[in-house]
Amino acid sequence: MKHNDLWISIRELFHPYRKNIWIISIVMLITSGGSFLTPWLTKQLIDIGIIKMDFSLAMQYVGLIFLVFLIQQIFGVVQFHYYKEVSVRVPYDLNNRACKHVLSIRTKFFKDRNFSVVMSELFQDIANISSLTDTQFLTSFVNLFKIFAGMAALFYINWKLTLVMIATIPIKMLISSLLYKKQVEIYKIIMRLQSHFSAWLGDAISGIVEIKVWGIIGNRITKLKVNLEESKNAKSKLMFYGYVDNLSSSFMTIMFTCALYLYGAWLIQKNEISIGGLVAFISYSSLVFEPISIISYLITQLSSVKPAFERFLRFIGTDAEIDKPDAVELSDSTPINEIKFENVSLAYDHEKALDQVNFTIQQGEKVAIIGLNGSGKSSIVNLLLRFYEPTEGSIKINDNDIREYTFESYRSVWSLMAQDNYLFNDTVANNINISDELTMKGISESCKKSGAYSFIQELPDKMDTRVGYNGAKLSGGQKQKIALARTLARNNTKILLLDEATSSYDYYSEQIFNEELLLSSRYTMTIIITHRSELLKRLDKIIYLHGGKVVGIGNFDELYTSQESFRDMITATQKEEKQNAIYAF
Ligand SMILES: Nc1ncnc2c1ncn2[C@@H]1O[C@H](COP(=O)(O)OP(=O)(O)OP(=O)(O)O)[C@@H](O)[C@H]1O
Repeated sequence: MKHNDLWISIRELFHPYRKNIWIISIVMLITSGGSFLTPWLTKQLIDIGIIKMDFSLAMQYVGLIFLVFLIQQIFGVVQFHYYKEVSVRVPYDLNNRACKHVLSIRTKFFKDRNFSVVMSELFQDIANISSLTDTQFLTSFVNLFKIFAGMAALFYINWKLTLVMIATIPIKMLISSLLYKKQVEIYKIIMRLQSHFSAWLGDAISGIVEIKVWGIIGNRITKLKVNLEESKNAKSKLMFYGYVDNLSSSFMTIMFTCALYLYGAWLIQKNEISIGGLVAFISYSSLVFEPISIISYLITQLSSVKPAFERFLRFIGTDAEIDKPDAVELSDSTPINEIKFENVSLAYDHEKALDQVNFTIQQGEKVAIIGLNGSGKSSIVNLLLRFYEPTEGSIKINDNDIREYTFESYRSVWSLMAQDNYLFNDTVANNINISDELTMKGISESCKKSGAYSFIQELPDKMDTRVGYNGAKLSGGQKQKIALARTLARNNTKILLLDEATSSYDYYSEQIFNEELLLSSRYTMTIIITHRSELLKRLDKIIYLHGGKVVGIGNFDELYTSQESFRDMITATQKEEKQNAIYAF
């Protein structure tokens, strides 16, 4: 990110709060006027009130100093009120923006990333960017004003002393800008290491069973130690540069103050400045030095904000699911006559998973997609639900490319049961009724259809039993039955798509569900990914895949007679089915 782009992004971030920032700045300008008044009042107090021993004037100046302080505090309350809103709203806006993007981002983004890394990076970046809500940053131009106004006052008091002070400023600025470059580099390293740490933690939690069973705790800890060691070194380097920055500031200040006292004493002897004048000069000089230190601190702060902003904008800029400008709604009343794959290919990371796939599914058909592991079945599901887009070719509904429809209306016609289903850490009923549209009767009916009803009745709180994180408190088969009940409960859909929906079912539960499925005419089309020969025999059509290509389309008998590999696969599956039936008995 170039420096200019960073400023543009910062300006956009604070644009909604420009009114607040103006008010805060004006209030700060007024209060800093008070800061300029106080040293002058102090000078008068010393030169007239104390040295000339005029007690009544001294009282007046003390009263004025207190009044200025009081006015400053009242303005401080106004400033706090407007500052508070910016400070609270900016992280809120960033969180809101990030979370909306998480939900609209293309599904493939999360296939390559560990979710704990995404989460930790977002938290870090939002916290770093939000540190800009620091008033000092928002009102940095007030500090510039303070520097110039302070300089004018100093010149007025004594131009010779002012020149001594000005000489130190470029040295301080040069040191800060050199340190800034180093600090940006180290922040980038720290952010990368933090992401590795989050990935480690995410894998350790998700893979805890594997780590324990394989006895690789030591191995994992060794990998963590390398990361922590690098992180420790980077942080100590950062601390070192911070220390150098502070040290250089302190040196500059003390050297300047000593020079000021020595030169000031000489000027007092020569009657070129009064004692009060020297005290006022030292007070004004701190009014100039303070904003210079603040600006150099802001430069350091930008060194952590810049890489965080870069990464946040990269995340916000990742491919989201955005409807085409002329996308139309796939209305509820539109009948789905056919789905057509026309020369469809799909490549993940340049490797083709589907290659020139062609098939049509007609209204009323119940169709199976089959093939060995890795043949491309789930890739077809990914394309049908628009989680991915074809690299070549097109998928059509009633002769219209599915990309012509809005994502939401297009997906609303599908009831999908994917291979991996997520159960929310909520009750059984809420996991089925995720769109809040169902009655308890509707929930129970879909549970009966999926075969979940009987085991739910035995749960401690029946439908109100909490299932744990991703259904951790349920068995694999029970989880699948609840997920299938959820799929079957979705209202107003037209196409049922089951990807190995009953793979964890026991033999008899599966038989009962399949029988219901074959008799049901609830959906316009049913697409099933399954290897169960009993089911395949009774479906209208089978699309047989091998190595990402369609190698046969037909009913069971047609494929069985024409395709040797299909026969082999069915024979192997039938043996397994017989075994399962014996065990179930
Ligand atoms: N997100 C991905 N990124 C990269 N390659 C992928 C991705 N998903 C699948 N693949 C690859 O695409 C090919 C087809 O995978 P797909 O999941 O569609 O097969 P499948 O027929 O559903 O397999 P299975 O029966 O094992 O579920 C495989 O070679 C797989 O390695």
